[in-house]
Amino acid sequence: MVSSVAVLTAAGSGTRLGPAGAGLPKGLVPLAGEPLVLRAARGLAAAGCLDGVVVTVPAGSLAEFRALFPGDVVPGSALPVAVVVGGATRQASVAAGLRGIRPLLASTGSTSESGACADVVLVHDAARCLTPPEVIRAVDAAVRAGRRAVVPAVAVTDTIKQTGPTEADGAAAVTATLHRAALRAVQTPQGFAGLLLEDAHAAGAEHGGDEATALSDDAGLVEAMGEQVYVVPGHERALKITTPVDLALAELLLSTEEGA
Ligand SMILES: Nc1ccn([C@@H]2O[C@H](COP(=O)(O)OP(=O)(O)OP(=O)(O)O)[C@@H](O)[C@H]2O)c(=O)n1
Ligand SMILES: C[C@](O)(CO)[C@H](O)COP(=O)(O)O
Repeated sequence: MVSSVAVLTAAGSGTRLGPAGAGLPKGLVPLAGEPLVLRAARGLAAAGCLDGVVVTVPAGSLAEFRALFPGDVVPGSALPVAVVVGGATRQASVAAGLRGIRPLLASTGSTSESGACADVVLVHDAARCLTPPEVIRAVDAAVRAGRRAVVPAVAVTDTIKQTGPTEADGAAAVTATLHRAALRAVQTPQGFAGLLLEDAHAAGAEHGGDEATALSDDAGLVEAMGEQVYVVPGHERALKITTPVDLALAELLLSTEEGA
């Protein structure tokens, strides 16, 4: 049987949350009382298409993150979880998560038909903890159906301009206005054939994978190999909680829904 495993990235520090992050690693920051990483893991479990989740966390907070997953499952489900230490960049954290998949599947008796760590790997941000389960299922299904690299995305509503360097007075020259109809804002989970993602990360590591060279998403690594990436519809609820405004918006979304 085809196996699907998620790498849930939660090893970031949440610098851009500032004081709203209460000095916690972002994955542990509560949203309506529940840490972002736990909310994101519950969303993955609710999708019902996964065989396991590998969560990447900061080295200094391993015990706090592990305590959120008693019995090594997503609470309220039987979905197996492994918590591993991530890296200095998101790319390095995903690579660490990939290394955690084989031991997790071995411990549950699941296998991969393709010889990869898992046949399908979904890479998901804990920071996108409100992603609807149907988006997760749609990405997984598209990879199972034969698209080897699939990202959810939404149309952009701002006009996007390319600029040159910021000058001494704080202004930057516009160098181009991009054609908006063709632009998409990319979300997670991003889904891949496991063999392809393992190859893409191996190639990415050869180019450094450090602060200077790491790419901000996994599809970028796959594109760099010349592979075609496909887009499926994302969702506005899959917003990335990055700044205090994002956190406030997510709180508002949840309280509005609870009141409805
Ligand atoms: N070294 C890193 C950096 C980021 N991430 C994860 O990648 C996702 C997207 O990153 P981002 O939203 O930028 O989170 P942070 O790095 O925590 O944010 P900041 O840049 O504000 O510190 C998050 O779920 C984050 O935990 C990770 O696993 N390892
Ligand atoms: C993967 C991602 O969420 C897709 O939009 C995004 O690239 C992460 O970027 P960040 O700078 O690490 O938050």
